[in-house]
Amino acid sequence: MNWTEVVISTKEENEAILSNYLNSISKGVSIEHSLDILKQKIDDFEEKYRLDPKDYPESDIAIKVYFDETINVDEKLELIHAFIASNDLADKENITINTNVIEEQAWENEWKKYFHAFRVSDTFVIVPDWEMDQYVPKEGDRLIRIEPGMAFGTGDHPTTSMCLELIESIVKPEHRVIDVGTGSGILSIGAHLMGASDITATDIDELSLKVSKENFELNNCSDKIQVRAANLLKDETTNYDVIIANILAHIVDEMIDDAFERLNANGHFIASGIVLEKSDYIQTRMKEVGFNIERVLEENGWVSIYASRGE
Ligand SMILES: C[S@@+](CC[C@H](N)C(=O)[O-])C[C@H]1O[C@@H](n2cnc3c(N)ncnc32)[C@H](O)[C@@H]1O
Repeated sequence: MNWTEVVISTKEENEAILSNYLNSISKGVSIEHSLDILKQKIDDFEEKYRLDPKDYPESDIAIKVYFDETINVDEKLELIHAFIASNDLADKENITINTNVIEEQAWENEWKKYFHAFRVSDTFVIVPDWEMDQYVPKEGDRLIRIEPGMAFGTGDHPTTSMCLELIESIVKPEHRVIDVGTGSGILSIGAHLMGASDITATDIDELSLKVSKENFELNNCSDKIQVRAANLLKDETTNYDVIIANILAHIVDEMIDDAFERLNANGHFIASGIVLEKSDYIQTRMKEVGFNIERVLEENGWVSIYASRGE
């Protein structure tokens, strides 16, 4: 099957608002960063990779959204143009939109060009499986091996990296953890590397369940992580010390009451995938059900909230 790739090139400041919208009208969005931005993110970038600048966006970011042959792409393009016209975006006049047709097989290898080992927090480093041999860890590094396929969760999205930063400071070996909307399984692997041995990873998407299981194998933690299909926390009957959910704000909103109910005393709730505009609303909802807001992280218009349950 062929896919149409729509590429929107723009400033990094527009990432959250545009990718949030594009997610709502498609099945998948990926974000590629310019070489300048990648250089800030990747340790010893120049020495490690001989990269071809032609492979990278000249603008800050290129947001790519994919439509299969059953979709009327012209209609989608009209929607995208209308959304851009009616929203307050940075450097709007220089936003460009291009389309390419991509064969499915070529696509699977194409995106690997853009995905390299990179540090997301003091100790977590994401290493794509095909670069494992080349990567030389620093003392104390916790390596997450990942082969995300088409599931969300390479770690380079701010909503994922902020969760990993919070996991690094919160999760302890004695914690019972649930990762709601596991995608590639990346956050569960982070919890495992912090020593947690009782972890549940759930998703409503079959592909994510399959990909996450493969990544748990790669990271030798399949025996520590139970994987199952579930819709948020709706059918949970047991309690956890840490609940992690990197989903969109309106979906996080749906699970706030259940999260409070399903946490042990002094439990921790990490909620991410929240656009800046919805952050105050979500924090208010959390406080209403009894949570204390401990930390709020923000990057490129995305917010992650760490709330605790108290006694
Ligand atoms: C933004 S991705 C996060 C993936 C990964 N946890 C990360 O942080 O990179 C959100 C995931 O939540 C899943 N999801 C969406 N709605 C859900 C629901 N109601 N219950 C469980 N999972 C859901 C999606 O299938 C997707 O894999």
